[in-house]
Amino acid sequence: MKLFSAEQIYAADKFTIQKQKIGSDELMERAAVQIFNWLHTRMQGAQVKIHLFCGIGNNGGDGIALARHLQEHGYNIAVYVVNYSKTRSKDFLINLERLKDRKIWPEFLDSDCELPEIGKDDVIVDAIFGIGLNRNPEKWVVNLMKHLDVSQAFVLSVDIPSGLFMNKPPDNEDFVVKANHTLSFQAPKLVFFLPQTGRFTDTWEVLDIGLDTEYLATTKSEFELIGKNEVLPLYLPRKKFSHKGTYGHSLLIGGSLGKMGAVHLSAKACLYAGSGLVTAYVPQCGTLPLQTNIPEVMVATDTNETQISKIEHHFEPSAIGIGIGMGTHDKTIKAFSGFMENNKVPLVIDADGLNILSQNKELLKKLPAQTILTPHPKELERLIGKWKDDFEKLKKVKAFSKKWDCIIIIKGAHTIIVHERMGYINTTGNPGMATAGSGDVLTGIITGLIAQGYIPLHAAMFGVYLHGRAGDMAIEKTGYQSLTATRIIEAIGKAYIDLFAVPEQPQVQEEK
Ligand SMILES: NC(=O)C1=CN([C@@H]2O[C@H](COP(=O)(O)OP(=O)(O)OC[C@H]3O[C@@H](n4cnc5c(N)ncnc54)[C@H](OP(=O)(O)O)[C@@H]3O)[C@@H](O)[C@H]2O)[C@@H](O)CC1
Ligand SMILES: Nc1ncnc2c1ncn2[C@@H]1O[C@H](COP(=O)(O)OP(=O)(O)O)[C@@H](O)[C@H]1O
Ligand SMILES: [K+]
Repeated sequence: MKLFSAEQIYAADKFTIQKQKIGSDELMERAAVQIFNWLHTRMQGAQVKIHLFCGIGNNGGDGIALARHLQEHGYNIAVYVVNYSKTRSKDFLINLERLKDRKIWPEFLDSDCELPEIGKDDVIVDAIFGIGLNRNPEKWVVNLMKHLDVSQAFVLSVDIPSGLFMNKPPDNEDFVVKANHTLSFQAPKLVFFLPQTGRFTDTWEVLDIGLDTEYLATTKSEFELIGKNEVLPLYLPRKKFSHKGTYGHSLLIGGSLGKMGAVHLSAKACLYAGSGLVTAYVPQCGTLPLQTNIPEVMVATDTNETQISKIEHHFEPSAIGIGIGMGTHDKTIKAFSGFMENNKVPLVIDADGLNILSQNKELLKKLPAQTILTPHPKELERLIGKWKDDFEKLKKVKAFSKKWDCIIIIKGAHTIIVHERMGYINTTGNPGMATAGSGDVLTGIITGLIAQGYIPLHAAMFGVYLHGRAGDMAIEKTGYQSLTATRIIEAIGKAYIDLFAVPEQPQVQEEK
């Protein structure tokens, strides 16, 4: 699913209005009816007080139109116009007239008004600002936002929590309404997925307001969401007359005394993701535990007892994952540099591999084309330097990806896979995965996918989705707190099966 910029959404509006030969107020009406249906399905006429706070632009117009539908269905409403400007949008005014025709007179709020009383069991509809916000809200509007927050009432935001810009973080978190839920038109907004801005709405949903499908399909966006629909076409099926050689030989290089578990987890995840053969290359102290714990994995050893000191392998791997638990000992840095000089095999670099790369930037020139880097935020900072905010971070990562012809997986609550000008945002995973070793599992999965023949970008997208989905399936048994990296690995199989699960159909009662 594509994520559009504000400009693209305005253009889609314009295009739709022309093509469908409708007025812009018709689009606003569709938006309002959709929100009304959403609320009506849940509230079923309940006489809970609904406070609608409406700005004077089109977001406010949506709120005013919604108020009319709620009133027509007998809901208990109070309508306020947040009068932050004298320039009101045309469709706001049309809907204000329609409301007045029904004898509903909103209360106008401005800088010296008294703020309305709101009960904690009431509902707030936040239609103050939409995607047209272009400067910080004034102080009295910020006070109103605070007032909404302290009321503890349920806040439903229209399109986007008011006060959120589409392309930068707010200057102050008080400048944004804190939404419990957001109903966003046609497509989710990028800001829902970034750490700095995503926390302003607990949950979100998209409402289809019938913008032109051709326009949406042909317009290129810079970000896309990755869900089941996006990864299913990437899936490579297992063939009947195949053998383990068909599915590649993965090599995982890493480990050091005290951090052998990382390789263990990666190698196991790599097998569970479907790699035909897996070899782990570790210092000598890793041999016994690895051989004992995962008999399916072959082990090749360094000459050094506790650290990797020279990387040598005597077979042609299909894919290599390097860096997990490897440490940054001088000998290891030397071994890593030597390896990078000669390696041509598709590569996934994680953890200490990234740290060494950050300290030895000349090695970036040696990256095989389309190498996958999997940094968590700290590792990313070491690699690309500090950033001012999440938006600048994305810009810098895109430039880095283009410059070094690599794919960067920015790990987090919504992991983002960056490939040149595109960012693919993952929708699976949960906070239970903030646990030791879960990144090592991801490295193993992606290496195993490349070994099986997935091109690196597809391996990154499919792997990140599968990893998160496995985490989601595992917590059904473990809960968030008890989820461990091992349990994520054990759920990889279920996550594969789930790709093909048919959604449950609602039961229809047959007539007798
Ligand atoms: N296809 C869709 O998705 C559809 C979307 N629709 C809805 O339209 C919404 C976008 O509406 P919008 O363009 O009128 O902008 P909105 O956010 O209401 O702001 C209003 C105006 O306020 C101003 N302003 C800005 N910042 C300010 C500030 N800090 N303090 C004071 N004033 C400030 C600024 O005007 P300015 O003063 O700069 O001239 C701005 O234009 C969208 O979110 C959705 O709800 C549907 O109706 C139909 C289909
Ligand atoms: N709150 C969260 N929601 C979803 N996924 C998360 C969350 N926190 C962490 N993860 C995922 O868990 C993994 C953690 O990786 P990393 O920090 O490298 O762990 P480690 O170094 O212990 O292996 C990443 O894939 C990340 O996307
Ligand atoms: K809003």
